[in-house]
Amino acid sequence: MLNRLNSLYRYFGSAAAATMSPKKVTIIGSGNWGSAIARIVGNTTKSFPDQFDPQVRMYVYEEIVNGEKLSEVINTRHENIKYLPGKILPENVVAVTDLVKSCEGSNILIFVVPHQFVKGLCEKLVGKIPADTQAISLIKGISFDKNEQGVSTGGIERGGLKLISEEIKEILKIEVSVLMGANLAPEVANDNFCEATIGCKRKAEDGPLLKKLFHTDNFRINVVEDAHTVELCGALKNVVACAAGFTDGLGYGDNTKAAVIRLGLMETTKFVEHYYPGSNLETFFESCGIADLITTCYGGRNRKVCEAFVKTGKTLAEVEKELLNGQSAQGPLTAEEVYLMMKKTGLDAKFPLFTAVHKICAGEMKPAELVDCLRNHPEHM
Ligand SMILES: NC(=O)c1ccc[n+]([C@@H]2O[C@H](COP(=O)([O-])OP(=O)(O)OC[C@H]3O[C@@H](n4cnc5c(N)ncnc54)[C@H](O)[C@@H]3O)[C@@H](O)[C@H]2O)c1
Ligand SMILES: O=P(O)(O)OC[C@H](O)CO
Repeated sequence: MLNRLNSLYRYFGSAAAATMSPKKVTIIGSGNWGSAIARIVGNTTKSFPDQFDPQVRMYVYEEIVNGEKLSEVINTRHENIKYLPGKILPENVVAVTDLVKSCEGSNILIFVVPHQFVKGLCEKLVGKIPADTQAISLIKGISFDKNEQGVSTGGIERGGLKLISEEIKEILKIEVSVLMGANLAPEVANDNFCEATIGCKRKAEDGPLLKKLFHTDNFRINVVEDAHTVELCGALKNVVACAAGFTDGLGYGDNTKAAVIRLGLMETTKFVEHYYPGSNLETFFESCGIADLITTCYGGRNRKVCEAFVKTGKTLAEVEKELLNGQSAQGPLTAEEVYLMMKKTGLDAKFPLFTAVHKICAGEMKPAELVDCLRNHPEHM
């Protein structure tokens, strides 16, 4: 009897300790945003040692920069000289080039890579992470599989569309929240004040800890339950930013850009309502919604690349290479994915701004025709 009590005590004692023990955090990605967020998470984990293990591992896709391994520079000089030069990373952020090792025993995975790399990275992690690990995706994009119908459990035909959070969940069988907002990485790395939105389906259960991981004096977090809307706002604003870049390239001013932002917002709300019905209107007024549209359409990389595309007549790949030094503008790829998906479900005509962005990027429409598309938008009929 005594033995049985002892073993019960040991079992429940260790289970409680496991629940209470500080969470290990891994950042998967070390680009412009990955490095800016590492500055925040490196500090918050140190501030709450009872909640978080202070060592934060950061998966680095290895590359040679000026003759040195990027991971070694990060671990010795604490600076990502390629993707966030001039900003010091906290010393408890450790670069690891082996993806599986970077996630070993981790309780919280922060996904922050350009969306085209997510699937490949997740597939390498299958069976390699604890079952109770949770993830949070900071990735603004969608997943699109040409061969899939993408029919949701609610029976809505999504023509191959999946959210990045859904893709991670499907492959790794873990809970995935999202963080989106008006967050240009260089400004966040500069500690300029801004806001962000966490979308968390299990808000009561996971929200408080996730908020603790990201919330600082200059990076203010709101947590909402409407995670699908948060994520789609983040993905679709990159498409709208391309349209803003095209009108900048054409020499139009701020009134035209305001129209692009407004019509882009109308298409975004309609898109969310069609493919993920039941969103809260208030979510569009969080940082992930209108605020991110504004910041991206004025200061983002997608805008910049699309403006240069119009002004120089070079290809998008050329201007991206020339202007972004290895960083990635996600808008053109997202516009293509959204277009193919809308086409499959017969809805492309209902989203003329999204459709025009793809057609301009693909060389099927002249940038100047975008203004006709704005002029004849169904919102004016
Ligand atoms: N940069 C921003 O201001 C910002 C802000 C908010 C959200 N986001 C979103 O965060 C996500 C990541 O953006 P970012 O700015 O950190 O990245 P980035 O644009 O700086 O892209 C470069 C990253 O891609 C990695 N990479 C290149 N080839 C790879 C490969 N084959 N496999 C794996 N990784 C590879 C590089 O190592 C580097 O970490 C995107 O979805 C972006 O939309 C970016
Ligand atoms: O530079 P962009 O266009 O990728 O936008 C960056 C952020 O998403 C802005 O919130």
